[in-house]
Amino acid sequence: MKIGVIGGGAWGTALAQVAAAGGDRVRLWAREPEVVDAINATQRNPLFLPDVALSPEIRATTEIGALGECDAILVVTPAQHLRGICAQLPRHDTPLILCAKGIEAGTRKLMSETARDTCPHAPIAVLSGPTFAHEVAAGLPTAITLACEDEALGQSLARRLARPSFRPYASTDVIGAEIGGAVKNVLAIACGVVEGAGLGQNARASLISRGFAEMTRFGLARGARAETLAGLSGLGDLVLTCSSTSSRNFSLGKGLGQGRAAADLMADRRTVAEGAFTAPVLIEAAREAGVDMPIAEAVDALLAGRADVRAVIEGMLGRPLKREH
Ligand SMILES: NC(=O)C1=CN([C@@H]2O[C@H](COP(=O)(O)OP(=O)(O)OC[C@H]3O[C@@H](n4cnc5c(N)ncnc54)[C@H](O)[C@@H]3O)[C@@H](O)[C@H]2O)C=CC1
Ligand SMILES: O=C(CO)COP(=O)(O)O
Repeated sequence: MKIGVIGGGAWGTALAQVAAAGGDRVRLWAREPEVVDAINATQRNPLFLPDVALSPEIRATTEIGALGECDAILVVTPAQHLRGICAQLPRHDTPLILCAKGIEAGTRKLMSETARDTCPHAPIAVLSGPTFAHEVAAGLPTAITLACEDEALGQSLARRLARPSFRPYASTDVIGAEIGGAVKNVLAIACGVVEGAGLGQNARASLISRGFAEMTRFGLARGARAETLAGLSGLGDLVLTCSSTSSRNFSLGKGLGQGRAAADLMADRRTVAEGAFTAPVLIEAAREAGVDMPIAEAVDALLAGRADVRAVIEGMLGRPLKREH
């Protein structure tokens, strides 16, 4: 049994480690030759996950064709690169487990919709939940949603990836799992702003709650199930990333809240803060669906430099009073 992983960032590397811990031989495609060389020579990924000793069962490659012999592939490149990567896959019928959290700019498509465009014959699953890569790679416990419309395949993939400290819960709600992961990144930026601007713990909890209301409205409009949004891939991941500077999105927001410009914070960063790319396309998609998402709108305005922190906070607090539900 050989499992493929596409993407040698922190999360792809951590998932390769999970797969290898279950006895799978793992073929990891990474874009950076220095990552491939380091993993093969030293069992380390110094660029994206430096503190973890990796399994020797993980063999890295820059040749995507080398994943042709894998019987399932975890696709872990950032959301905006998914289409390009899927187009290069050596086979178009291998089950794909999509792990990026985002919405494609331009098309407004979820990851499963983008993958189906390029690989219409590949069975698709989505893996998403509260999973900081460094904790998973260190073997600390967590639970995660594995969503697949084909219930039998989903359960078999969940069993294949399950480890004593890594518990996939099967679901058939692919759209719900994707929307939770994509929207929480934008909301994590907002919570970072709250932290950076020193607005306090009450404000953060209020924002998580009202953000979850936005996620739910948008998700239901796009066909997600409410219980998925309230589960690991929605509320679970939202609480995680809205509470810690281990989140790249939260950290980006914290910088914005301290008054730094988005362009400066984004310049030269090697790691990805997906919420920055999702925010503009999310608000386009929300407007298209007739869904009100004021927090996501505020994050987008801050990122685009259309408003400063003070104006955004005043705007949020000055909104007309309304019913909670
Ligand atoms: N790091 C984490 O804790 C978690 C990350 N994720 C998601 O996994 C996805 C990947 O994130 P990470 O592994 O954290 O990335 P990372 O921030 O550690 O590394 C950046 C990744 O982007 C890749 N990349 C940059 N430019 C590219 C291009 N032009 N084409 C293809 N790939 C390119 C790099 O090769 C590298 O793999 C994101 O959607 C993220 O939201 C999901 C769960 C946990
Ligand atoms: O998605 C994540 C944890 O579940 C990682 O969050 P960040 O991308 O904000 O670091």
